[in-house]
Amino acid sequence: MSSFDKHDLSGFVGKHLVYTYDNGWNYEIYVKNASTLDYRIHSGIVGNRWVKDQHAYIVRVGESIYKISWTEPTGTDVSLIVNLGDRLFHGTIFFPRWVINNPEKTVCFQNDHIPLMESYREAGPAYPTEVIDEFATITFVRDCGANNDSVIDCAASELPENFPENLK
Ligand SMILES: C=Cc1ccc(O)cc1
Repeated sequence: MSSFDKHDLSGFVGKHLVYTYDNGWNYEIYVKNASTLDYRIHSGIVGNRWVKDQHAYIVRVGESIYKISWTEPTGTDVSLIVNLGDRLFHGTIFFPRWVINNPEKTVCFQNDHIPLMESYREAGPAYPTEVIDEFATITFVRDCGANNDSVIDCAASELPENFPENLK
């Protein structure tokens, strides 16, 4: 029996995190509610892509350790471990082959292009999947409350140069 309530996501919902993967890719997520996240990609092969209201499976697996998993309209699957206590993060991204071949096709505000992303997913090729399995360092954390649409509301390229210091 665990010493924490695995159904209690109150220590995670509302968290806004910026983190850098060990491969240099800089990402940002906002845990909007118990089953939804927004994210923005700052750098990496799909830098400048951003997404709101992605449905996700969010679970608590430790005192301050959470796991978020989802599948995207592009066919990309993602699973993240967020260890808030140790500021440690691990992400596994399963990219379909077509994203690796043409990452620029996914660089957009996805919400405006869902049927297009689904058509790319159907056209493929899906395989071989490219697995990115990386630790990341959390560089910024704050609480923004649940369902706050102002946290992620533009592309990374539109942010002030001193982001995220401008939020402190
Ligand atoms: C493909 C999306 C995605 C979003 C956040 C993250 O850390 C990894 C992948």
